[in-house]
Amino acid sequence: MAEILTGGQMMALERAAMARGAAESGVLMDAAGRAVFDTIFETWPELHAAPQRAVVLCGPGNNGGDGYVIARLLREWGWEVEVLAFGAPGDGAADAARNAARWHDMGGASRALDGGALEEALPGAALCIDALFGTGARALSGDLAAWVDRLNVLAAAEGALKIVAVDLPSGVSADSGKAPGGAVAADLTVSFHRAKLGHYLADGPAAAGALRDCPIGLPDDPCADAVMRIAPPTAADLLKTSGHKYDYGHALILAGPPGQGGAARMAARGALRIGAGLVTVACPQRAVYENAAQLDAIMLRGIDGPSGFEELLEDARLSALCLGPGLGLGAITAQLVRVALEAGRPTVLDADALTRFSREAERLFDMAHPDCVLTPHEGEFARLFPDLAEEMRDAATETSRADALRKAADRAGCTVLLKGPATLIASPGGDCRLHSALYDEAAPWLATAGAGDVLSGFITGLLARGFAPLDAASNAVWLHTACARNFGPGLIAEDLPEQLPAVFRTL
Ligand SMILES: NC(=O)C1=CN([C@@H]2O[C@H](COP(=O)(O)OP(=O)(O)OC[C@H]3O[C@@H](n4cnc5c(N)ncnc54)[C@H](OP(=O)(O)O)[C@@H]3O)[C@@H](O)[C@H]2O)[C@@H](O)CC1
Ligand SMILES: [K+]
Repeated sequence: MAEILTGGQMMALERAAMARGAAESGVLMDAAGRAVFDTIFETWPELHAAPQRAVVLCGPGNNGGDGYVIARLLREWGWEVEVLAFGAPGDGAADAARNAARWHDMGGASRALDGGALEEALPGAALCIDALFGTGARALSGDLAAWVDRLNVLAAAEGALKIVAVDLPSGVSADSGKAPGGAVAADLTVSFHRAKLGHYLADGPAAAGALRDCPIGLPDDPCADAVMRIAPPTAADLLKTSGHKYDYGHALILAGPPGQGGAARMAARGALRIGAGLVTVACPQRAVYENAAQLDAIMLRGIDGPSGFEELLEDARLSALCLGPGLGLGAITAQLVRVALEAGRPTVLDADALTRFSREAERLFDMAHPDCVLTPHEGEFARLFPDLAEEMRDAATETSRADALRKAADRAGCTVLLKGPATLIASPGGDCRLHSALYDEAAPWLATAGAGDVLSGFITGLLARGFAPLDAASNAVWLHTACARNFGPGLIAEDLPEQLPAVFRTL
């Protein structure tokens, strides 16, 4: 699993590597500039063959330093290049100052950035390099915000102009992805060494355009408290090797009243396809006929309310439970959740099982145990953790989705998965993982009714098989997107479990 870093973590890695002589800052800056130069031509080979005109916006820090390197490389490649500088490199940016001096010494054109300079320089340019701010960015304000706004308008009017952001689109926070003062709207962002959280959160993805991560020669030092990007599961992790169904656990999915069983049945189908040995749907007696007409490989039990559920749980082979999809918002849902959590078994709580506790979240957290996984979407998250949702949305705070989720997992005392184009999963104690369905991995057709129910089923199936909560949730979310991408546009939730065999064959 690769790390996704905050600006501070990236800086700490660079400093540590430089301190022990494993990296040298000037060499890193040259490599960063070279990485952007190469990535531009890989992305648009037609620009490689025919040098044109480029405008390079350089800020006062090391991001601006990268900009001066890129300006030099483009000019050496035959491009006509003009630098628009927002201030001169400051005291803490010696390498940037060296590269700025080198640019001036070679006779490179440069003037101060302002609205007029943009109006004059941009029309007819093929490239605009945004090297204003990277990991050291603060929110844009005042004139600068207005100029960036103007840049985006001019670029939209210049159909052929490509904007390339160096490390981050300027204005986007590396840590939270928030851009309360606006941000450069790039076509391509080239980040260095590791992607930053800001590339995946809040305003970051829309501003970044496409994203490429490039090595710049830093050693692969681990970063202990980083958010980890979820890696594809391996066949060894997931594929069955023993021939007995009881070796793969028994998942129990609770269903709600008649007419509302579809969500639970889809979750059950997901649990079965992902490899639980047995799956049972338990529903109120009056919903048995409806469910019986729809289920074959999945077993069915009618239960009489919470006491019937308690009796059913006397079967210790039921190795994971799922409550929420289509369960209903009545008082009985709260009682069923209590019974499930008292049983102490790995349990997924989703949808109605979460919404039911909107006004008494603390009661839910008191009952939850470390083998639970809560799978809220943004609205459900906001109902359970209103203060954290507010903090994470508030553009005036630097609290990121990852920060908020880590706090939520600590508060709930269990794993919490927050769904979205970048799904985050956190467990108590700080472990946090991210799965991106953005950029090249986008699957917008996954935004379809019932997709979340199938995800709950996937997690429950893996919990039933004995995966730890964080791993069950991570593998499930990866497979869920892989299924959606494998199917493509036109996907409906029922299609998701049916894609698993094809996805398993690719592992
Ligand atoms: N370290 C290395 O070896 C390597 C680093 N590399 C590159 O360096 C980048 C990080 O460099 P960095 O730390 O110098 O921060 P950077 O993003 O340039 O910005 C800081 C400057 O901008 C200013 N400023 C910020 N926001 C502002 C605003 N809204 N409005 C006005 N001013 C604002 C800020 O001002 P201040 O906040 O101090 O007042 C300060 O002057 C990184 O993203 C990568 O591209 C690579 O070359 C690889 C090697
Ligand atoms: K930038």
